[in-house]
Amino acid sequence: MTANTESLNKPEALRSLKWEENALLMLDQRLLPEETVFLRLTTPEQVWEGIRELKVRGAPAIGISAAYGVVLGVLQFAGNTRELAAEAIKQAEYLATSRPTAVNLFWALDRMKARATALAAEGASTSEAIDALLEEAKRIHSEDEETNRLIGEHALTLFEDGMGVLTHCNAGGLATSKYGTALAPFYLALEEGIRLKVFADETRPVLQGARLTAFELQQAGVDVTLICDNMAGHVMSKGWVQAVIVGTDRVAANGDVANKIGTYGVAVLAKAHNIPFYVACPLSTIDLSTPTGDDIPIEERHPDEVSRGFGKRTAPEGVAIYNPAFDVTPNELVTAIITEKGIVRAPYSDSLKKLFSAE
Ligand SMILES: CSC[C@H]1O[C@H](OP(=O)(O)O)[C@H](O)[C@@H]1O
Repeated sequence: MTANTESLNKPEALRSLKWEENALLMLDQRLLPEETVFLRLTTPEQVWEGIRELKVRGAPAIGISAAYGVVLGVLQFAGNTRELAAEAIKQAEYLATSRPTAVNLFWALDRMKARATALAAEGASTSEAIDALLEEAKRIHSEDEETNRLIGEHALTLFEDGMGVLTHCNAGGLATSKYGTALAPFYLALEEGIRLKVFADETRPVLQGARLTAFELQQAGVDVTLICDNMAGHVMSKGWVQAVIVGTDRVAANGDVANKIGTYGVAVLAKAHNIPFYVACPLSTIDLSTPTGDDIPIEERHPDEVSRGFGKRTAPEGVAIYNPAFDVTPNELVTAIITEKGIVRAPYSDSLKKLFSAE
């Protein structure tokens, strides 16, 4: 379905999403860095398409979008609250089909479904329930910002003034509500006068590193150097990189990490150069119900992303193409996982569980 949306050119700061007048304003990240265009979405179908087509992308931003998508699906609902809860659950299950790997999508939708069910059980009126579901989506959105700041603070303890740090894909403000996960320490370092030199992998085939990470860090005044993915080993061999930090779409219970395709190769190179490999994520990206990386569904995307990126054909018609959007880095290559609750290290099957215990 083509979104029936109007483009709103707004000189907004780089926020991926905004709720305004019963609509979701979604920054169309496919157009960055050349155009800043906000799409005004008013239906769950438009949100579904926005997630599927990477108009919005990044695990937390996908979850936040989907939560608002549930709200858009029930805003005009006229039945009773029990029927409303059933409709909210139906919309959530539809939005859950947009992309398979980022667990934040399912985490956020589960939160919305649970809220809708609880509202029906509490005997709320339909209008009270709709307002409460919107409040829940807004809470998911606002909590993410504070979470990312905490991740940034913990991550910054691992970096020293003058360090070179390499990152892959985009785990910045554009992948979340603000700050990002892997990029959060770079923003806080700037605030605290700590000089970090960032190497951003361009991240083929969709170029989130070139189009988004280099763009948002440059806009913020962070010292960022864009490199092709195949240069990561070279800059490490030159001694220019003292740490790697990346985001993630799902961490399995044993600490295996699914992230943008190419991350596994960066982790192997980091190991070969004795460089620490850090993964930054909120607890909502840690999925204790997924035992290992082998159990994480890996999205395969359209071959045109590889052969006709941005409309220019760069491979022969009809050639076989394999286009997995993610890969899995085994936990043995992960030096530490940085969360809003602190930094955890191996053995991850124990340390990750402790993050969710009461204390
Ligand atoms: C903070 S989550 C960012 C995460 O999401 C990206 O994938 P995509 O752009 O396809 O949504 C990539 O894996 C990033 O590390």
